[in-house]
Amino acid sequence: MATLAIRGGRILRSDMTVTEADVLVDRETGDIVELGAELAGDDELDADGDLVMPGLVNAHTHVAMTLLRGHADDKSLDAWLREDIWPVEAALEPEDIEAGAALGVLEMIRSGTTTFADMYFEIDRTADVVERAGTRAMLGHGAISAGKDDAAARADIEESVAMARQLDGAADGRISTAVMPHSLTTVTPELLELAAAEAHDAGVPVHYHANETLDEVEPIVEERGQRPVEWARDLGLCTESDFFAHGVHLDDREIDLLARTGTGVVHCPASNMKLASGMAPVQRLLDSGVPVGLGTDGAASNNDLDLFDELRDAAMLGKLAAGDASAVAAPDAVSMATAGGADVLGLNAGRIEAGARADLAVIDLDAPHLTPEHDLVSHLAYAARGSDVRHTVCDGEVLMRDREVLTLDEAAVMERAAARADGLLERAGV
Ligand SMILES: CSC[C@H]1O[C@@H](n2cnc3c(O)ncnc32)[C@H](O)[C@@H]1O
Ligand SMILES: [Zn+2]
Repeated sequence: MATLAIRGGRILRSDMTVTEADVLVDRETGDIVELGAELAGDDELDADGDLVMPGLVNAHTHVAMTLLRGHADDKSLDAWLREDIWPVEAALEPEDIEAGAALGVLEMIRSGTTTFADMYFEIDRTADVVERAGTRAMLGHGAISAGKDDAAARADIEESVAMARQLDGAADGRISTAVMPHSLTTVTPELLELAAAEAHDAGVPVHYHANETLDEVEPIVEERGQRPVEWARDLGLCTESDFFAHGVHLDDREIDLLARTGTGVVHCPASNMKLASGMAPVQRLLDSGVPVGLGTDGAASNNDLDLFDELRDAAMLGKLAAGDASAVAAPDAVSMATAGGADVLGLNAGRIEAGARADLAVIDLDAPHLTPEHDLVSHLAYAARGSDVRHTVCDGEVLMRDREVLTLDEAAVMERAAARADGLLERAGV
């Protein structure tokens, strides 16, 4: 067994207590082997004075949208997508996806995110990046019916299914997949039903956008006489493995349905604030036992992929939404960003315990904004930033050591992404 020992730090346990312990990792299986004192490994990471936490899980993003960061701001969802985003995405080339994904993955490794769930185009290119960079990802081809004839819309869903079957288990098992119809309003009911049936037949989840804006909820209620989540359930989209992004506008019956079916919700607070979509009822979801993870959404509606921002936003916005300062307390926010996201994606990760995936972020606490150390969970929720991450480990491998990313050439990734972003906007004529 080839081992890695993370030595000299304190660890964040899944019950949100912090204790002194080393972490021993099996680099071959990618699992945590043991927690304890004075553990030695073939390779070692110094965590003296640091906090070792589970790697963060970004449970909903469109990673290659880093190329559109700052391209279109200050609009609501529908206008933003139709006027600014979709016209540019129509000019995307596979090389753009690869360059944008590399930039996004670089940003996530630097800020301690070890797993992301991604809905986008040309996902074989994103898979190549994940393979090289060493992270974990759940990937899916995003299929949209809007603007397509019946045959093209069906072919799009079939591509989502085919890619999910093809890539599941890639990168030594670090890549899992889902079938990803874009949303309840942009994909036809027949194709949503087909997506669910085919996904479950392939043994993978369905992931989609739902209940993000009132403009999306109201037409469903008017046309179907049902709430969107009830309708999604009838289409087969609410099994225990399935999950959707946003869930901003949910009523009590929908929350109850999510809890009963085990359908996951990915809360994207920064995107919801920026697009003025609304405030998700996060505390009510947690109280009801709905599995909840956190996501950045794409970098064009955020505008970064630093999940520490989401952690803080989730806690702050959760209090505002509930009208209660005790809502979405620090431990709940940290859990959503780690074990919560891993549970939504069906991964044995997000927890520092023997047998779990060795996906870890080591936080350098030697900083003015993290002093004094009354409560490290409070620091993670309210004070820490992605730039406080010192080492990032995924599947037992060190991806970043002392803030140097080992698996990607940072300067080359940034240079290529900037060039592809310029070329993309030029081709799109904006
Ligand atoms: C079909 S691939 C994914 C598709 O989703 C678009 N997108 C980005 N952010 C959001 C959001 O908040 N709600 C809905 N759709 C979004 C992205 O631009 C791609 O076209
Ligand atoms: Zn999204």
